[in-house]
Amino acid sequence: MLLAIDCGNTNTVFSIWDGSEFLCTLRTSTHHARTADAYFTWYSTLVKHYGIQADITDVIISSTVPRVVFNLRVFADRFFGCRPLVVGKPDCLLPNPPRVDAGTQVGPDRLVNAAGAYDRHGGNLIVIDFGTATTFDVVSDDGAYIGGVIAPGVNLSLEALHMAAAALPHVDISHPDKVIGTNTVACMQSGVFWGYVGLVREICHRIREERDRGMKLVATGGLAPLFQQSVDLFDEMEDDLTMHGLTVIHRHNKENANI
Ligand SMILES: Nc1ncnc2c1ncn2[C@@H]1O[C@H](COP(=O)(O)OP(=O)(O)O)[C@@H](O)[C@H]1O
Ligand SMILES: CC(C)(COP(=O)(O)O)[C@@H](O)C(=O)NCCC(=O)O
Ligand SMILES: [K+]
Repeated sequence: MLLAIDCGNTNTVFSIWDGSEFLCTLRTSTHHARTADAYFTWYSTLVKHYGIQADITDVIISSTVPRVVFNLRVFADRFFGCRPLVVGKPDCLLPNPPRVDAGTQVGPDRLVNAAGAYDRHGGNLIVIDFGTATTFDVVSDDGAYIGGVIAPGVNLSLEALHMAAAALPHVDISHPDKVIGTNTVACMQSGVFWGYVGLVREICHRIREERDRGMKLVATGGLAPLFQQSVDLFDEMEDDLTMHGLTVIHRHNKENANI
């Protein structure tokens, strides 16, 4: 069985893949100082709680936080006796290598999203991931990541207002019914929510114009459901897209590399 690990800047997600379905998905905060033993204590407690017979033979990791990879490597080695595949490292093959400026270190999560989305939908896609940052990944006809857009994340934008302005409170994002807020919290939620709707529409419009073609829009990430519930923005929304991409890349390496 495969243990797929996706470390974002906010959350770290573990999913167990038995070859045909995900048996469980476990989430913790991303913390670079968490040790291999601490990962295992957390992991084994939850796996037992859910009554899952997990026989892990392989581990694949995507991490936007380079510092957490060391302890995850130790975790894979110590508890499953395996050397993990780490997306972005030279020995991890990609089904379609990215076409970007020389020397660019594309976020591994974006490469994984591109691989997962291409496997499910074919080429010509825009993938939006509403994580700590909001990323737009452009996937070409042949499935390669060919660039995109990085915008401040939804929660990051709200947090920035709170941090920079003495009179603005900490606010959670929600879908405001109206644009005109009649109190401070409603004004902030409106600015970020409707500002984001505009940001998504404008950026996708410009990407399609620049590529001179129609493109399917696939959304994922912690905050995608907030938008999907209330506005017609995406063609598809898939909360397991990054995990699916990890299984695709793992399978590709099994078939094409010596692992
Ligand atoms: N169900 C949810 N409701 C509200 N906020 C959420 C939810 N899930 C995730 N978030 C928030 O969305 C942001 C992005 O989360 P996530 O997609 O896990 O980010 P990353 O992949 O960058 O770690 C974070 O600020 C997180 O706290
Ligand atoms: C843009 C990101 C910070 C998004 O990370 P996330 O929101 O998933 O934590 C990450 O993909 C990253 O660090 N990228 C490196 C630069 C690039 O992709 O071009
Ligand atoms: K992400």
